[in-house]
Order: sequence, then structure tokens, then C-alpha cells
Amino acid sequence: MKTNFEIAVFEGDGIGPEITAPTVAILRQLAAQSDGYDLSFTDAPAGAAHYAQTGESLPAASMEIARRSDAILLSAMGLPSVRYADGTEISPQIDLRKALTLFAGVRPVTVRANQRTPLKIPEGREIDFVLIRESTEGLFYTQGRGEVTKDEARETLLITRDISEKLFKFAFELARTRKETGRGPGKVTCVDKANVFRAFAFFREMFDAEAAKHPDLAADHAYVDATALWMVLKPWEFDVMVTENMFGDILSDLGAGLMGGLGLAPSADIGLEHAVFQPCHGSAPDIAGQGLANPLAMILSAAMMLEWLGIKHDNAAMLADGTKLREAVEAVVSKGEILTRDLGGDAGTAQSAAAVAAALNLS
Ligand SMILES: NC(=O)c1ccc[n+]([C@@H]2O[C@H](COP(=O)([O-])OP(=O)(O)OC[C@H]3O[C@@H](n4cnc5c(N)ncnc54)[C@H](O)[C@@H]3O)[C@@H](O)[C@H]2O)c1
Ligand SMILES: CC(C)[C@H](C(=O)O)[C@@H](O)C(=O)O
Ligand SMILES: [Mg+2]
Repeated sequence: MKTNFEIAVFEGDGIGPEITAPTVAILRQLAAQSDGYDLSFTDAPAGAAHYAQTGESLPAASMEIARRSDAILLSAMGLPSVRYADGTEISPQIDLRKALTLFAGVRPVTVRANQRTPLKIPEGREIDFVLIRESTEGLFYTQGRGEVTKDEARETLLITRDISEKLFKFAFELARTRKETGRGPGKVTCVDKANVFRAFAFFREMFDAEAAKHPDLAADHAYVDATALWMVLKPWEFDVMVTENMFGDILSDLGAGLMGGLGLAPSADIGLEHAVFQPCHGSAPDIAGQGLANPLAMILSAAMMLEWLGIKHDNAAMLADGTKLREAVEAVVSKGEILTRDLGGDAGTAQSAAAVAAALNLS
């Protein structure tokens, strides 16, 4: 009998539902033709539109669905027009990261041969690195609870030993897996601002302690400002980089820019038990409802989900399907014939997803 895995689906706001539907359809088809696993999906309402209707952005029932599921597939959330009373935007993804302690925000950046990129990449090189953004503390610690008076505003940056140790262990383990599978040289770069802030000297100290436990892997440091420069000038030199929450938020959009846009940038927020998979981009209200959204970042996030589930549950079929799905997207992008407008093409959401399904021989 095939093992069944339950997936919580947060279809989100704006273009969210438009990119979720074809992604879930591909996952259903992959599972249907696999001997090794099955998937079932449960919708979990949440987000800005839900808040506008009900006054709740992440209902307890949806949180419960997330907790009991094997993985959480989450689309873009938030709308600039819908805000809490304090003026901040509805962002259940931040609540989920905190509630489920999803400390490792994994944001891969890949540019394969023939992929459109604003960079000039030397012949024979590809970009393939992973940015790990701590996702529960850092400068997001007081998010929604910052102190604001008439004359000043304060937020707190928090770095804890507990989370940092888990984060760095995760980063080195990922670098080792990448080395073993031929995707990287086995190097972790700690991105910080230890030249100015004691909090980052503390962060770096814990990084060095973890690095010492992995003599088979290389470790180095870079300041965050210089990292922005090197990500543009020599991005192929990075393997795994690990950083604080806000730095990672900003640098991951820079990484998405290297890939030719947010429409190709997937992410995973991973903890010791749970994980959320979602595209890095937002709800794109400017193109919502028009069938123009690029579904590939969402599909790539679903591929990461299959790979994570496959490794966690020792399910080789699911791991292989995750890799196959990622490679199918990469093939469609490299071919460059069927691309959405954000990538310079003229295809719609449905055509783009159909191209991936075709590359997988699903249709
Ligand atoms: N992870 C998330 O859920 C997430 C991330 C960023 C922003 N947001 C929220 O989304 C809303 C809109 O934010 P924003 O406009 O700053 O960022 P955005 O990512 O929604 O859009 C930025 C630009 O990229 C384009 N774009 C984004 N995703 C695309 C896709 N899949 N296909 C084609 N084009 C795409 C948009 O059309 C827009 O021009 C805000 O409420 C914001 O808070 C959510
Ligand atoms: C929309 C926002 C809350 C979110 C974040 O800041 O984490 C987004 O920018 C991201 O990168 O996932
Ligand atoms: Mg962001």
C-alpha cells in the first residue's frame, strides 16, 4: 500500500489561488502515477481577504490543519489594502514561522545555462547557491509589537543561542548534502554585520563553534553589505549562506533578481518537525485575476516539499519526484519557449504549468 501524506494548502491572496490550483494538480498527477506515495490535500483558509471578511487572518482551525499535516503548501499572502489596526499588513506566514518554530528559511538561487539573467555569467558557469534566512527572530522579533510613541519608534533584534545553534547545524548539514550530491563544494558563509553590532559578533561566535564540528566543510564570513556586492559580481562563488531574518529577506529578493525575477524564486521555512513551502513573491495584486501569474516559483516550492518529505520519511519515490519536478521547471526555463510575461514571454499561468506537466510526461 502507498503511504499517504497530508498536505495543508493555504491558497492565499491575489494571484495565490491562480498559482496554487495548477501546482496542486501537478502534485496530484505525480502522486497518482507513483507506486511509492500518495498525497491528500486540505484547504486552510487564511490571509488578507479572509481577514477582511471575518476579522481573522489565521483562524485556529487552519492552524490546527497546519499542525496535523505532514507539510504545508502556502501561496502568496497579504494585500496592501488590508491592514491590522496598527497599520501593518496581514502576514500569517510570519505567524506560522513563529508558531511552528520554522527557523530555517531556505531560499535557493539557481541560474542554469540559457536562463535569462541580468548578469553576464562566464562561459561554463552556473549559479547554484542556497540562502538560509533565519525566520523566527532577528529584526522580526518584535514584528507587530514594536513600540511607537509620538517621538520615537523601537523594534528589537533578537539573536538566541537556541535558534542560532539549530540554524547553523542545519546550514552545515545542507552544505554536506549538497557536496555529496555534487551540487556544491561544501562551503557555508555566515553573513552578518559583526563589525558594528555585538549581536552579530555573538551570531558569528556560534557559527564558528558549529563550523569547528565540520572539518570536512569550508566556512567563511562576509558582511551583509559586501555580500550584496558579491552576489552581483561573483554569485557563482557562493554555496550555502546563512544569515539573520531581515538581512535574508532583503538578500533573497536580490537572489530572485539574479534568477530573472520573483516568479522563479521558491522557498521553504523548515523547523525540526514542520515545514512551510511557498514562493518568495507576494500576491501581485497588479496582475491578479488575469491568468498572467507565473506559477513556477510555486511549483518549485512544491518540488522542495516533495524532496523534504522524501528525505524526512525515507521515501525514495517522493524524493525522486521532487527532483524530477525541479528539473522539469529548469528545462522549461532553459528552453525559453513557453514563459510568462515577467520572464519575457507571452504565456499565461495555465500554459506555463502545462509546459511543466508536458516536460514530466504528465499530459
Ligand atoms: N511570501 C509572501 O507571501 C509575500 C512576499 C512578498 C510580499 N507579500 C505581500 O504581497 C503584496 C504585494 O507585495 P509587492 O507588490 O511588494 O510584491 P509582489 O511580489 O506581490 O509583486 C512585486 C512585482 O512582481 C510581480 N510578481 C510577483 N510575483 C509574480 C508572479 N508569480 N508572476 C508574475 N509576476 C509576479 C508583481 O506583478 C509585481 O509587479 C503585499 O501585501 C505584500 O506584503 C507577500
Ligand atoms: C510578506 C512578508 C511578510 C514576507 C517576509 O517579510 O518574510 C516576505 O517578504 C517574504 O520574503 O517571505
Ligand atoms: Mg521578502
